Amino acid sequence: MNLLDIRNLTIELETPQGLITAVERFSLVVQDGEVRGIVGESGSGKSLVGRAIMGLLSSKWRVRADRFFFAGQDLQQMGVDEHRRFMGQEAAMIFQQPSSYLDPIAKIGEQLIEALPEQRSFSLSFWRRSRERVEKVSALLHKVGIRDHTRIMNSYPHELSEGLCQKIMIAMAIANEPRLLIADEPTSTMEATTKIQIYKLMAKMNQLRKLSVVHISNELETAANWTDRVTIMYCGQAVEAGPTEQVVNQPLHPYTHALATLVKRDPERQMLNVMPGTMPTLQHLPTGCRLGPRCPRAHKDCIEMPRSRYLRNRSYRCHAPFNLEEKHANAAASGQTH
Ligand SMILES: Nc1ncnc2c1ncn2[C@@H]1O[C@H](COP(=O)(O)OP(=O)(O)OP(=O)(O)O)[C@@H](O)[C@H]1O
Repeated sequence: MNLLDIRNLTIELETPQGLITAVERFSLVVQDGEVRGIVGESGSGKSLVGRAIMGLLSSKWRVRADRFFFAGQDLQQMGVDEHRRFMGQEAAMIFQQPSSYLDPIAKIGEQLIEALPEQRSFSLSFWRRSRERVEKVSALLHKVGIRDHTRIMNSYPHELSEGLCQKIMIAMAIANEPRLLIADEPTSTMEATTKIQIYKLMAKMNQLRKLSVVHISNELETAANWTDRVTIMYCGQAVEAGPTEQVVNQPLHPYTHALATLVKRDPERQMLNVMPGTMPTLQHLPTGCRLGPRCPRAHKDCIEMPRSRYLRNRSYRCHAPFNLEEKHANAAASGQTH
């Protein structure tokens, strides 16, 4: 079943100079129980997509789509508050620098109790309800691999490492038993071993609880290890999507190809210098393909914006893809969304 079904999502920002399109005709389908990656360099629009799904964008943003469904519900038919409330029950989002999302002057235990769903057992005494809540919080901490419950519950966020704070954010996120977790670069400030712990934890949640996960990352390496399918974003557009293993090993789009080459050459390296040049700003987009000025395969056709093309279980947006025989390139046609 399609848990998330987004077709041609466009996100625009109102500015004194007019509307700026930050995300353009972005499509994404996430199946129930799937782990999906969205990978792209800083500023490519990944977080905007995550926030638009959750209904967290402020009124200066305009969001429209041909289809914007979650669990069969049309998010575009909901008002802003309803969208936010609905997604708050069905999904959760975690961010980088978790400590900045925790209240610095409240103990972790209090914050976790706050995150528990509304208690309805009013027949129980106050003390019994309190005890039950502490037990639920202990169980949540246990689920995210934290054993020293009493110490952690009595700590303030600044007394804990970023890795522990992120585990606590995940505990808060799953308190409501969401169907989807959007993890927006959840480990970008962490050291390698902590990163692996957090990704293993999300993988466990996916396997044990069928929690669907959207991993937002600027490293293809992360997606390669932890996702089933991946969408690559460049400058507000999805440029390639498909099963992660195929995208990493047989990239079609030149941008993905550069990312994949970098990962194979030096897995530890970030994607800052993935190819010569920089991503254009939204105010100064090139004519035609947005990668054009940086692309080693650019040719005369690229002054026209390539449309999304679909081939079996993959999609790409390029006039000169890698790893594709001419007959397949000609056969690629529109009609599906990945
Ligand atoms: N509040 C804002 N006001 C103006 N422009 C914004 C705002 N938030 C995002 N943008 C612009 O929208 C584009 C996409 O931003 P977004 O944060 O989604 O990128 P990202 O891929 O998530 O980057 P990062 O990995 O750095 O978080 C960028 O060009 C960014 O400058």
